Amino acid sequence: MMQAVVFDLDGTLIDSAPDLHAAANKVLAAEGVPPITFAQARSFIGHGSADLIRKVMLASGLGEDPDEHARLLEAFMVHYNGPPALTTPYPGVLDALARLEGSRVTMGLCTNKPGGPTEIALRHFGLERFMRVAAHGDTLEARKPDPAPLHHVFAELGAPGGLYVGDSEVDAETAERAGLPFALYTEGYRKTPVPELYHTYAFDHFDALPDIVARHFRTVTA
Ligand SMILES: O=C(O)COP(=O)(O)O
Ligand SMILES: [Mg+2]
Repeated sequence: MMQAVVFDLDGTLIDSAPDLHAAANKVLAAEGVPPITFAQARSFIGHGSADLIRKVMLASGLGEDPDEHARLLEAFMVHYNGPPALTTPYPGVLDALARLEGSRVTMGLCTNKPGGPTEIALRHFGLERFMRVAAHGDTLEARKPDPAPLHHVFAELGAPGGLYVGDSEVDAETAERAGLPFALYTEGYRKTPVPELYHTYAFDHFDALPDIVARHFRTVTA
């Protein structure tokens, strides 16, 4: 049986909040608007860049006008498009993925982040080579927490299902709606206490993930 594991990106494999925060504040600075705090930016991550800019506008008293939103989103994408300067992979991520690959686990990515910065980040951090399939925020019309993108990635991997790994309320809801087991990385951007989030497994360091995956697939094939 194929062992397929699909990962979320922001808050799960990479800590991208510092770059998202910086890019959002560049947009605001160009408008002559005071910066938002890091905690605000971090709390706005999860539903993709268009939603992040919508929340930045609301928090900064810039309203909800769709044309203004389109203009500021375009400006944001210009700033959030270079090599990630402040982003880092979470501790142990690369080792864990290498160990999973060594145990013949097939891996994919399912993020709400737009395609351009997703590809840049995957390449920059050497994550690309592990991901057989990578769906981003614009791959389908639907985005997480709609389960469609997650089903799409497992289907493209040729797996009937598998384990989804993510960090946030959005990921937990996606997995639950998809009817799939979920490993929650507790050190990402979630705001809800762990016991209140749907999850099958929870872990706070990637060193623990290969054993969780091995145990999971032993259980489902037993
Ligand atoms: O960019 C976002 O808002 C969320 O991205 P993620 O789906 O990889 O967490
Ligand atoms: Mg995430």
